[in-house]
Amino acid sequence: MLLYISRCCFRNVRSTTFHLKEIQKSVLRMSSSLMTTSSCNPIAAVCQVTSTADKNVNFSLCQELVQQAQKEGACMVFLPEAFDYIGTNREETLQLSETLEGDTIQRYSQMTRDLGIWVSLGGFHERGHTWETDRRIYNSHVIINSEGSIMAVYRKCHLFDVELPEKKVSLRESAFTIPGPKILEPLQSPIGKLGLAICYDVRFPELSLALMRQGAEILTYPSAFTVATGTAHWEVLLRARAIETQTFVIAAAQVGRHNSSRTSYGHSLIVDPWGDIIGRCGGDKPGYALAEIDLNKLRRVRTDMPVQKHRRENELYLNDWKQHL
Ligand SMILES: O=C(O)CNC(=O)[C@H](CS)NC(=O)CCC(=O)C(=O)O
Repeated sequence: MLLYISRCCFRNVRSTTFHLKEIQKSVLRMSSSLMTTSSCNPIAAVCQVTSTADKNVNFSLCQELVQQAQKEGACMVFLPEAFDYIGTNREETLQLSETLEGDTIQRYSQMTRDLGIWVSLGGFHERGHTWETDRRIYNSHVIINSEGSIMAVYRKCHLFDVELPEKKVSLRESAFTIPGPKILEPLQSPIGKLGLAICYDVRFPELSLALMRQGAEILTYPSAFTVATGTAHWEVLLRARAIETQTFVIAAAQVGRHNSSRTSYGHSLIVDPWGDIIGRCGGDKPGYALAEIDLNKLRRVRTDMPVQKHRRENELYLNDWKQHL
């Protein structure tokens, strides 16, 4: 398989010396179970891939990227929504789905154990408990730690049912997906406290605010944005979520042509709490970008401009806005 690995942008990566990297690698070799939050430089890798309906090919591409990123010092790697596959039609999408106990998650579990890193699997087509009766799936963001254990499963709450005739966009996610019932409390990872969301969720700032209030230091939006909506909104939405919540934002994206009727925008991003882009991929091919998640930066931004303390929503408008709709 022809692999294009582009190490897109490389700004703000901590300048780890060769010596430090070697020490880190030998620690990994000794035992992945020794990996603790403190033994790992907080380097995140945001990936982008072009999933098709071939699950094995998709897995190989993701594996290649994760391995490369880990070699370059990443301790957590982020894969996009539909990292497992993108079906050509509804029936195929449903047919290819698996449970969390299936082959796909098993293979990723093994991978994280072998490499001693954490992964974010941005959108797994998950057969729910009611599959036998309703043949519906969840769009699930699964976090696996360096010991191969599932640490969290967030099921996408906002489904993308959108018709934009002028832009030739027509997708009805609810035709095969059950909306998730709840948001998850942010979880500790080697790079900071992660708030989990998926793709279209980025358009709902109340979700990002809720996650930030529960302690999120990093918001994650693994995505498969359409080219039309991505061109218009992608970067603006992600930077706005980072700026208003003063958190890091990591958004792994699908990129390029998946099949004759579907193409994705790409441009995977890592944004810091000031809104600066510190890691970026292009819009044409698979690859990854690395960035340091420096939580001191987050503290500085929040101290210097205490936006969260300045909120007056209870007093001004919280119980009032619906009557104006
Ligand atoms: O279909 C699958 O297999 C995986 N799921 C997706 O790709 C989802 C639902 S169709 N895509 C989006 O939410 C795009 C959102 C978007 O483009 C926007 O908000 O502008």
